[in-house]
Amino acid sequence: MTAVSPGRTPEYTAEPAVHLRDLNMVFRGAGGDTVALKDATLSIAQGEFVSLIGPSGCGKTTLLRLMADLITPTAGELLIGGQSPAQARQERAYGYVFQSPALLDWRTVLGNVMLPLDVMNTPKAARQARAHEMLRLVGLGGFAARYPWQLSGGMQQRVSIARALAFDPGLLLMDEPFGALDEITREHLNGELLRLWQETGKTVVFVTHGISEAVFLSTRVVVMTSRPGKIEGVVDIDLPYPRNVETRESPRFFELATRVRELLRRGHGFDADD
Ligand SMILES: Nc1ncnc2c1ncn2[C@@H]1O[C@H](COP(=O)(O)OP(=O)(O)OP(=O)(O)O)[C@@H](O)[C@H]1O
Repeated sequence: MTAVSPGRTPEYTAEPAVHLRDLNMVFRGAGGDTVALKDATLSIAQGEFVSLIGPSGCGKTTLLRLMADLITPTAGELLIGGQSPAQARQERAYGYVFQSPALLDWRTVLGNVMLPLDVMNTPKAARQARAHEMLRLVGLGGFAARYPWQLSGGMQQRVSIARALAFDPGLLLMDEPFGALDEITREHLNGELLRLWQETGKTVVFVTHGISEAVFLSTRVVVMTSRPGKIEGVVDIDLPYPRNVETRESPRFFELATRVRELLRRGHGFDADD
Protein backbone atom coordinates (compact mmCIF):
# COMPACT_ATOMS: atom_id res chain seq x y z
CA MET A 1 0.00 0.00 0.00
CA THR A 2 1.16 3.48 -0.80
CA ALA A 3 1.71 5.70 2.23
CA VAL A 4 -0.32 8.91 2.09
CA SER A 5 0.78 12.07 3.94
CA PRO A 6 -1.88 13.65 6.18
CA GLY A 7 -4.07 16.16 4.35
CA ARG A 8 -3.14 14.88 0.91
CA THR A 9 -5.63 13.27 -1.40
CA PRO A 10 -4.37 9.85 -2.41
CA GLU A 11 -3.79 9.41 -6.12
CA TYR A 12 -5.71 6.39 -7.23
CA THR A 13 -4.63 4.75 -10.44
CA ALA A 14 -7.95 3.44 -11.70
CA GLU A 15 -6.35 2.81 -15.08
CA PRO A 16 -6.22 -0.93 -15.78
CA ALA A 17 -2.71 -2.36 -16.15
CA VAL A 18 -3.86 -4.05 -19.36
CA HIS A 19 -7.03 -3.41 -21.29
CA LEU A 20 -8.06 -5.16 -24.48
CA ARG A 21 -11.28 -4.93 -26.37
CA ASP A 22 -12.22 -6.97 -29.45
CA LEU A 23 -8.55 -7.59 -30.08
CA ASN A 24 -7.73 -9.54 -33.24
CA MET A 25 -4.50 -10.87 -34.66
CA VAL A 26 -4.40 -12.50 -38.08
CA PHE A 27 -1.10 -13.77 -39.47
CA ARG A 28 -1.13 -13.64 -43.25
CA GLY A 29 0.91 -16.27 -45.07
CA ALA A 30 1.32 -17.83 -48.50
CA GLY A 31 -0.55 -20.94 -47.27
CA GLY A 32 -3.48 -18.86 -45.96
CA ASP A 33 -4.37 -16.73 -42.97
CA THR A 34 -4.09 -17.84 -39.33
CA VAL A 35 -6.50 -16.23 -36.91
CA ALA A 36 -4.26 -16.35 -33.83
CA LEU A 37 -6.60 -14.22 -31.70
CA LYS A 38 -10.28 -13.45 -32.25
CA ASP A 39 -12.27 -10.69 -30.53
CA ALA A 40 -10.44 -10.93 -27.21
CA THR A 41 -11.80 -8.65 -24.49
CA LEU A 42 -10.22 -8.47 -21.04
CA SER A 43 -9.27 -5.92 -18.40
CA ILE A 44 -6.48 -6.58 -15.89
CA ALA A 45 -6.34 -4.34 -12.82
CA GLN A 46 -3.10 -2.98 -11.38
CA GLY A 47 -1.51 -5.50 -9.05
CA GLU A 48 -3.38 -8.56 -10.38
CA PHE A 49 -1.76 -11.89 -11.20
CA VAL A 50 -3.47 -13.26 -14.29
CA SER A 51 -2.60 -16.56 -15.96
CA LEU A 52 -3.38 -17.45 -19.57
CA ILE A 53 -3.93 -21.16 -20.11
CA GLY A 54 -5.00 -23.13 -23.18
CA PRO A 55 -3.94 -25.71 -25.75
CA SER A 56 -0.95 -25.24 -28.00
CA GLY A 57 -1.64 -22.65 -30.69
CA CYS A 58 -4.54 -20.88 -28.94
CA GLY A 59 -2.75 -17.54 -29.04
CA LYS A 60 -1.26 -17.19 -25.53
CA THR A 61 2.20 -16.10 -26.71
CA THR A 62 0.59 -13.97 -29.41
CA LEU A 63 -1.39 -12.11 -26.75
CA LEU A 64 1.73 -11.56 -24.66
CA ARG A 65 3.70 -10.36 -27.71
CA LEU A 66 0.91 -7.93 -28.58
CA MET A 67 1.09 -6.49 -25.03
CA ALA A 68 4.87 -6.15 -25.41
CA ASP A 69 4.53 -4.35 -28.76
CA LEU A 70 6.56 -7.06 -30.47
CA ILE A 71 3.70 -7.45 -32.99
CA THR A 72 0.83 -5.12 -33.97
CA PRO A 73 -2.82 -6.17 -33.78
CA THR A 74 -4.83 -6.38 -36.99
CA ALA A 75 -7.89 -4.91 -35.23
CA GLY A 76 -9.19 -3.89 -31.82
CA GLU A 77 -8.06 -1.88 -28.84
CA LEU A 78 -5.08 -2.56 -26.59
CA LEU A 79 -3.85 -0.29 -23.82
CA ILE A 80 -1.03 -0.89 -21.34
CA GLY A 81 -1.54 1.32 -18.27
CA GLY A 82 -3.67 3.64 -20.42
CA GLN A 83 -0.97 3.97 -23.09
CA SER A 84 -0.39 2.38 -26.45
CA PRO A 85 1.90 -0.69 -26.33
CA ALA A 86 4.51 1.33 -28.28
CA GLN A 87 4.52 4.09 -25.63
CA ALA A 88 4.66 1.52 -22.86
CA ARG A 89 7.63 -0.15 -24.52
CA GLN A 90 9.42 3.20 -24.86
CA GLU A 91 8.89 3.92 -21.19
CA ARG A 92 10.00 0.40 -20.25
CA ALA A 93 6.69 -0.13 -18.49
CA TYR A 94 7.00 -3.92 -18.64
CA GLY A 95 9.59 -6.66 -18.24
CA TYR A 96 9.44 -9.81 -20.39
CA VAL A 97 10.49 -13.28 -19.25
CA PHE A 98 10.90 -15.81 -22.07
CA GLN A 99 10.35 -19.58 -22.09
CA SER A 100 14.10 -20.17 -22.04
CA PRO A 101 16.29 -17.93 -19.85
CA ALA A 102 18.30 -16.59 -22.86
CA LEU A 103 21.32 -15.55 -20.79
CA LEU A 104 24.71 -14.62 -22.21
CA ASP A 105 27.19 -17.36 -21.25
CA TRP A 106 30.22 -15.07 -21.32
CA ARG A 107 28.72 -12.60 -18.86
CA THR A 108 28.47 -13.23 -15.14
CA VAL A 109 25.06 -13.46 -13.48
CA LEU A 110 25.47 -9.83 -12.36
CA GLY A 111 26.51 -8.84 -15.90
CA ASN A 112 23.39 -10.47 -17.32
CA VAL A 113 21.06 -8.66 -14.92
CA MET A 114 22.86 -5.38 -15.66
CA LEU A 115 22.48 -5.84 -19.41
CA PRO A 116 19.25 -3.84 -19.86
CA LEU A 117 20.63 -1.15 -17.52
CA ASP A 118 23.75 -0.64 -19.63
CA VAL A 119 21.84 1.77 -21.87
CA MET A 120 21.09 3.98 -18.85
CA ASN A 121 22.98 7.16 -18.32
CA THR A 122 23.71 6.41 -14.67
CA PRO A 123 27.01 5.57 -12.94
CA LYS A 124 28.10 1.95 -13.11
CA ALA A 125 28.07 1.65 -9.31
CA ALA A 126 24.35 2.56 -9.21
CA ARG A 127 23.56 0.04 -11.95
CA GLN A 128 25.52 -2.63 -10.10
CA ALA A 129 23.71 -1.86 -6.87
CA ARG A 130 20.35 -2.19 -8.64
CA ALA A 131 21.35 -5.53 -10.21
CA HIS A 132 22.52 -6.85 -6.81
CA GLU A 133 19.20 -5.78 -5.28
CA MET A 134 17.23 -7.66 -7.96
CA LEU A 135 19.37 -10.78 -7.47
CA ARG A 136 18.64 -10.67 -3.74
CA LEU A 137 14.92 -10.32 -4.53
CA VAL A 138 14.96 -13.57 -6.52
CA GLY A 139 17.04 -15.33 -3.86
CA LEU A 140 20.35 -15.35 -5.75
CA GLY A 141 22.25 -12.77 -3.72
CA GLY A 142 25.29 -15.04 -3.39
CA PHE A 143 25.57 -15.95 -7.07
CA ALA A 144 26.43 -12.61 -8.72
CA ALA A 145 29.94 -13.67 -9.75
CA ARG A 146 28.93 -17.04 -11.22
CA TYR A 147 28.36 -17.72 -14.90
CA PRO A 148 24.97 -18.94 -16.23
CA TRP A 149 26.37 -22.36 -17.16
CA GLN A 150 27.32 -22.88 -13.51
CA LEU A 151 23.65 -22.63 -12.45
CA SER A 152 20.69 -25.04 -12.57
CA GLY A 153 17.83 -24.40 -15.01
CA GLY A 154 15.64 -23.03 -12.23
CA MET A 155 18.37 -20.65 -11.06
CA GLN A 156 18.93 -19.46 -14.62
CA GLN A 157 15.24 -18.68 -14.94
CA ARG A 158 15.42 -16.71 -11.70
CA VAL A 159 18.30 -14.67 -13.20
CA SER A 160 16.10 -13.90 -16.19
CA ILE A 161 13.33 -12.74 -13.83
CA ALA A 162 15.84 -10.48 -12.04
CA ARG A 163 16.86 -9.08 -15.45
CA ALA A 164 13.22 -8.40 -16.37
CA LEU A 165 12.79 -6.53 -13.07
CA ALA A 166 15.91 -4.40 -13.55
CA PHE A 167 13.99 -1.35 -14.76
CA ASP A 168 11.41 -1.76 -12.01
CA PRO A 169 8.52 -2.14 -14.48
CA GLY A 170 4.97 -2.15 -13.15
CA LEU A 171 4.05 -5.05 -15.42
CA LEU A 172 5.75 -8.43 -15.78
CA LEU A 173 4.94 -10.51 -18.86
CA MET A 174 6.00 -14.14 -18.37
CA ASP A 175 5.83 -16.75 -21.14
CA GLU A 176 5.90 -20.25 -19.59
CA PRO A 177 8.99 -19.41 -17.55
CA PHE A 178 9.01 -22.69 -15.61
CA GLY A 179 7.77 -24.99 -18.39
CA ALA A 180 11.09 -26.81 -18.83
CA LEU A 181 11.62 -27.50 -15.10
CA ASP A 182 10.77 -30.57 -13.05
CA GLU A 183 7.56 -30.51 -10.99
CA ILE A 184 9.17 -29.97 -7.58
CA THR A 185 11.44 -27.16 -8.78
CA ARG A 186 8.46 -25.56 -10.50
CA GLU A 187 6.37 -25.71 -7.33
CA HIS A 188 9.24 -24.15 -5.38
CA LEU A 189 9.62 -21.34 -7.91
CA ASN A 190 5.84 -20.81 -7.91
CA GLY A 191 6.11 -20.06 -4.18
CA GLU A 192 9.06 -17.74 -4.77
CA LEU A 193 7.25 -15.89 -7.55
CA LEU A 194 4.18 -15.44 -5.36
CA ARG A 195 6.36 -13.99 -2.60
CA LEU A 196 8.04 -11.64 -5.07
CA TRP A 197 4.66 -10.55 -6.48
CA GLN A 198 3.33 -9.82 -2.98
CA GLU A 199 6.50 -7.94 -2.01
CA THR A 200 6.59 -5.75 -5.11
CA GLY A 201 2.87 -5.29 -5.92
CA LYS A 202 3.53 -5.70 -9.64
CA THR A 203 0.96 -6.80 -12.19
CA VAL A 204 1.82 -10.20 -13.69
CA VAL A 205 0.52 -11.81 -16.88
CA PHE A 206 1.70 -15.41 -16.88
CA VAL A 207 1.40 -17.99 -19.69
CA THR A 208 1.28 -21.64 -18.65
CA HIS A 209 0.07 -25.11 -19.65
CA GLY A 210 -0.24 -26.18 -16.02
CA ILE A 211 -3.67 -26.10 -14.36
CA SER A 212 -2.19 -26.39 -10.82
CA GLU A 213 0.39 -23.71 -11.53
CA ALA A 214 -2.27 -21.32 -12.87
CA VAL A 215 -4.65 -21.88 -9.94
CA PHE A 216 -1.91 -21.65 -7.31
CA LEU A 217 -0.45 -18.39 -8.62
CA SER A 218 -3.33 -16.37 -9.91
CA THR A 219 -6.01 -13.93 -8.88
CA ARG A 220 -7.76 -14.92 -12.14
CA VAL A 221 -7.21 -17.63 -14.74
CA VAL A 222 -8.06 -16.84 -18.35
CA VAL A 223 -8.89 -20.02 -20.29
CA MET A 224 -8.26 -19.82 -24.04
CA THR A 225 -9.25 -22.10 -26.91
CA SER A 226 -7.84 -22.55 -30.39
CA ARG A 227 -8.97 -22.36 -34.03
CA PRO A 228 -9.52 -19.48 -33.77
CA GLY A 229 -7.71 -18.43 -30.60
CA LYS A 230 -10.19 -16.85 -28.22
CA ILE A 231 -11.04 -16.41 -24.57
CA GLU A 232 -13.37 -19.25 -23.47
CA GLY A 233 -13.86 -18.09 -19.89
CA VAL A 234 -12.30 -16.49 -16.83
CA VAL A 235 -12.10 -18.17 -13.40
CA ASP A 236 -11.74 -16.03 -10.26
CA ILE A 237 -9.30 -17.64 -7.84
CA ASP A 238 -10.46 -16.86 -4.31
CA LEU A 239 -7.87 -18.95 -2.45
CA PRO A 240 -6.61 -17.20 0.69
CA TYR A 241 -3.04 -15.99 1.23
CA PRO A 242 -0.44 -17.02 2.15
CA ARG A 243 -0.63 -19.85 -0.36
CA ASN A 244 1.58 -22.84 0.39
CA VAL A 245 1.74 -26.63 0.14
CA GLU A 246 -1.52 -26.97 2.11
CA THR A 247 -3.22 -24.66 -0.41
CA ARG A 248 -2.54 -27.20 -3.15
CA GLU A 249 -4.20 -29.91 -1.05
CA SER A 250 -7.30 -27.94 -0.06
CA PRO A 251 -10.81 -28.83 -1.36
CA ARG A 252 -11.22 -25.30 -2.79
CA PHE A 253 -8.02 -25.69 -4.82
CA PHE A 254 -9.40 -28.92 -6.25
CA GLU A 255 -12.74 -27.26 -7.10
CA LEU A 256 -11.08 -24.37 -8.89
CA ALA A 257 -8.72 -26.68 -10.81
CA THR A 258 -11.76 -28.73 -11.89
CA ARG A 259 -13.51 -25.57 -13.09
CA VAL A 260 -10.47 -24.60 -15.20
CA ARG A 261 -10.22 -28.16 -16.54
CA GLU A 262 -13.91 -28.15 -17.54
CA LEU A 263 -13.45 -24.94 -19.51
CA LEU A 264 -10.37 -26.38 -21.22
CA ARG A 265 -12.26 -29.56 -22.14
CA ARG A 266 -15.18 -27.53 -23.47
CA GLY A 267 -12.71 -25.61 -25.65
CA HIS A 268 -11.31 -28.89 -26.92
CA GLY A 269 -14.83 -30.05 -27.77
CA PHE A 270 -14.73 -32.94 -25.26
CA ASP A 271 -17.88 -33.88 -23.40
CA ALA A 272 -17.93 -34.05 -19.60
CA ASP A 273 -17.48 -37.85 -19.53
CA ASP A 274 -15.01 -38.26 -22.42
N1 LIG B 1 4.74 -15.01 -36.68
C1 LIG B 1 3.77 -15.85 -37.02
N2 LIG B 1 3.43 -16.07 -38.30
C2 LIG B 1 2.43 -16.90 -38.64
N3 LIG B 1 1.68 -17.57 -37.75
C3 LIG B 1 1.97 -17.41 -36.45
C4 LIG B 1 3.02 -16.54 -36.02
N4 LIG B 1 3.06 -16.57 -34.65
C5 LIG B 1 2.09 -17.42 -34.26
N5 LIG B 1 1.44 -17.91 -35.33
C6 LIG B 1 0.28 -18.84 -35.29
O1 LIG B 1 -0.69 -18.29 -34.44
C7 LIG B 1 -1.31 -19.30 -33.64
C8 LIG B 1 -1.14 -18.96 -32.17
O2 LIG B 1 0.24 -19.12 -31.83
P1 LIG B 1 0.81 -18.85 -30.35
O3 LIG B 1 2.28 -19.07 -30.41
O4 LIG B 1 0.32 -17.55 -29.87
O5 LIG B 1 0.10 -20.01 -29.53
P2 LIG B 1 0.35 -20.49 -28.05
O6 LIG B 1 -0.99 -20.63 -27.42
O7 LIG B 1 1.32 -19.60 -27.37
O8 LIG B 1 0.99 -21.92 -28.28
P3 LIG B 1 2.04 -22.76 -27.37
O9 LIG B 1 1.28 -23.16 -26.14
O10 LIG B 1 2.37 -23.95 -28.23
O11 LIG B 1 3.23 -21.89 -27.08
C9 LIG B 1 -0.67 -20.60 -34.06
O12 LIG B 1 -1.51 -21.22 -35.02
C10 LIG B 1 0.64 -20.19 -34.69
O13 LIG B 1 1.05 -21.11 -35.67
